[in-house]
Amino acid sequence: MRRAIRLTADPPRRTSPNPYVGCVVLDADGRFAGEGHHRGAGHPHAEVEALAAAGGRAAGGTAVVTLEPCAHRGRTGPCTEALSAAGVSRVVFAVEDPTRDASGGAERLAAGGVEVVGGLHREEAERHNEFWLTSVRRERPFVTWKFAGTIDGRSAAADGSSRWITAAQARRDAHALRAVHDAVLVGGGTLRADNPHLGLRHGVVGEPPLRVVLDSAGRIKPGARVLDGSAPTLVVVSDRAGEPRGLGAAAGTLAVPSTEDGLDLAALSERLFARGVRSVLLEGGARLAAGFLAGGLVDRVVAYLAPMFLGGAGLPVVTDIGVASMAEAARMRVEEVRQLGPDLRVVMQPEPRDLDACLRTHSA
Ligand SMILES: NC(=O)C1=CN([C@@H]2O[C@H](COP(=O)(O)OP(=O)(O)OC[C@H]3O[C@@H](n4cnc5c(N)ncnc54)[C@H](OP(=O)(O)O)[C@@H]3O)[C@@H](O)[C@H]2O)C=CC1
Ligand SMILES: Nc1c(N[C@@H]2O[C@H](COP(=O)(O)O)[C@@H](O)[C@H]2O)[nH]c(=O)[nH]c1=O
Repeated sequence: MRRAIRLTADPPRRTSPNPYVGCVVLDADGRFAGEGHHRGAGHPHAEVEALAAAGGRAAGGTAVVTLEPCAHRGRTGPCTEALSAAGVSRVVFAVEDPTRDASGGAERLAAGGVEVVGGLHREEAERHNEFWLTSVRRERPFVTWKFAGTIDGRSAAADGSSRWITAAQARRDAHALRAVHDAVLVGGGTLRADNPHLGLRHGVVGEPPLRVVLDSAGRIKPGARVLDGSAPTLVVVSDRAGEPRGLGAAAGTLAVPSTEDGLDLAALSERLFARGVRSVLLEGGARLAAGFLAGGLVDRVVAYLAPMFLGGAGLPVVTDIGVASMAEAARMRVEEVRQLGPDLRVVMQPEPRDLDACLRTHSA
C-alpha cells in the first residue's frame, strides 16, 4: 500500500477533477506483478493501468489500491469489472470512495466472490488525497489560505504597499504552493493594489493554476497582468453586473450572486467545484480572507511570517471576522513550523469546534 501511495505523490501532479489513485498488483504467490496510477480525467484508472502491466499474472492475485475501486461507468469503465475480468481474488484498499456515483465498489466486488479488505494505511492515503477527498465530501474546493505577514500581523504598510514582506525563499515556497493547487484566488482590492500576475515563477515548474480574481462590478483593466494569457484566468463578477469589457480571449467570466458583504463566497465555491476545481490557494487580501474564514470555508492556513514590525497603521492580515471575545476566536492547530531564510512558515488547520462557532457567528 505504501508503494501504491507513493505512486500518487512522486512527482506531485494535478488530476482534478479526479483523485490521485495508485495501484499495485501482486500475483497469486504475493509477488509484485504490476503497478499503475491515474494520470487525470480521461486517462485509465490506476487499477486498469496496473492490471495491464501485470497481464495474466493478475489471475488469482491481489490488487492493492489507494481508493476503493469505482463501480460506475464514467469516461472509462468500472474498475470493479476490470478487476473481476482479470480474475483478481483479493482487493485491498485504503479509503472508501465518498462520491455518490462511484461508491459501492467494495460491495460489488464482494458480491462477485472477491475477498475485500478496506482501511489499510487509511490515514496516510487520506493525507495524500486530502484536496480531493475534502472537496468531494464538502462539494466545494479545498481552500488553503496563504498570507505573508509581519510578526505583528500586518499584510501591507499604511500606503497599501506590500512588496515585499517575505524574502526570496518564502516567496519561492509560495509559488510551489501555487503549483499544487488547481486555482489561485485574490480579491478585487489586491487586484487593484498589486496588479498581481499569479503565475508560476522563481524556478517553480508545472502546469500553472487557474487564476481567479473577484471583480464584482467588472472593472478590471484590459492591461491587468492576470490577462497576459500565460495561464487561464477567470474574472468573477456579480450576477447584477454586466460582462467586463475588453477581456477578449484572455479570460472567462463567472457571474455569482451577491450578499451584503460582497460576492456570495459559498456560491462561488460551489461554482468552482462544479467546474472541476478541487483546490484553491486563497492569496488574500485581508477582506476576502475574512469572508472565507468567517464563512468556514478555509481548510488550511499557510502563514509566512517576516521578522519585522509595521505597527498599527499597517493593514491587518485579516479584517473583522465577527470575533468579539476570546471565546469566539478562530483557533488553529499548528501542523508544522519551519524557518525559510529569515522568515517563518507556520502551517495550521482550523479547529473544527471553532469552525462551527464561526459558522454560527456568520449565519446569526
Ligand atoms: N501580504 C499578503 O500576503 C497580501 C497582501 N495584500 C495587500 O492587501 C491589500 C488588499 O487587501 P484588501 O483591501 O483587504 O482587498 P481584498 O483583496 O481582500 O479584496 C476585497 C475586495 O474583493 C471583492 N470581494 C467580492 N466579494 C467579496 C467578499 N464576499 N468578501 C470580501 N471581498 C469581496 C470586493 O471588490 P469588488 O467590489 O471589486 O469585487 C472587495 O472590495 C493590498 O494592499 C495588498 O497589497 C494582498 C494579498 C496578500
Ligand atoms: N507581499 C507578499 C505576497 N503577496 C501576494 O503575492 C501576490 C503577487 O503575486 P505575483 O504578482 O505573482 O508576484 C500579491 O498580490 C499577494 O497576493 N506574497 C508573499 O509571498 N510575500 C509577500 O511579501
